[in-house]
Amino acid sequence: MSLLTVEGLTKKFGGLTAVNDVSFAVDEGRICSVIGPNGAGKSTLFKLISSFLSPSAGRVMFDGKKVSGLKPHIVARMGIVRTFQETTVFKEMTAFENVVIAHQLGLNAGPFGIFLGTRTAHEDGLRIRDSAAEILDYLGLGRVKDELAVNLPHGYLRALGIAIAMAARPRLLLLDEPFAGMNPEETDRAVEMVDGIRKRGITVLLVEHDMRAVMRISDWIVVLNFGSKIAEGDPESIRADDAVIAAYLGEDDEELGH
Ligand SMILES: Nc1ncnc2c1ncn2[C@@H]1O[C@H](COP(=O)(O)OP(=O)(O)OP(=O)(O)O)[C@@H](O)[C@H]1O
Repeated sequence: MSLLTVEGLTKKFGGLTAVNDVSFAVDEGRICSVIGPNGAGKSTLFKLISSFLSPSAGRVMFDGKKVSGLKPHIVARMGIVRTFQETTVFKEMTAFENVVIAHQLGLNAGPFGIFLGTRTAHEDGLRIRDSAAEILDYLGLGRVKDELAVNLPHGYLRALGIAIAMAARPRLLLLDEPFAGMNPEETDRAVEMVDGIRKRGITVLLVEHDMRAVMRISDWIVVLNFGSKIAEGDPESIRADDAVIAAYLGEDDEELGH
């Protein structure tokens, strides 16, 4: 069954149509990538799905419920979680402390409970520490969990951003260019990490420029150009799609992983 359905989604900024009548669906437990040349509307589509923007027309449905028009924090509680930019990582705290703090979003006892040291807060505290350690482990950050974030190399800092998002218990994780600026070794590790997230039953939607990584990791690819969907399909069919090849003409030959 589709977890996410995008129906006739349109976003206009003044005279410019950034996203134009886009429809697609993402099945539960799959990895779907949105690709397209610069300015194609990928970031705008992401903001519409996470409800940081409201559509001019169309709607986003998540698990059968309408998401468009709801506040972003409500949508996050429903299970659509975006990765946090590196700037929202607390650099002077350890990786572990960062994920523990992120967990407090989902606390039963709430901030006052923690303050008063109630039993629920104590139990939550233990549960959170276990869960934070587990997330760091399966994202390959177990080794560096006690390092200060400020000392982590770029690839690990990115992974920490994903660990922080995982602490919010997403059902759908939105990854904005997870492989950007990574060297091949970091990309390999990140691809494995995203695959590990999917293996835990979490659906992943990502926007990415690194075509080699996209082709390796995606079950399904949606291609945008000038705001419109020009193709969707599995990696093999997208690689061979004439409209997609034409859209990328003039861009770097490497782009489609040929
Ligand atoms: N807040 C805004 N106000 C006006 N125009 C905007 C706004 N946000 C995006 N746009 C325009 O909408 C179009 C789509 O932009 P968007 O950032 O969604 O594309 P993109 O595919 O993510 O691009 P890139 O790959 O370069 O990040 C662009 O022409 C952009 O200039």
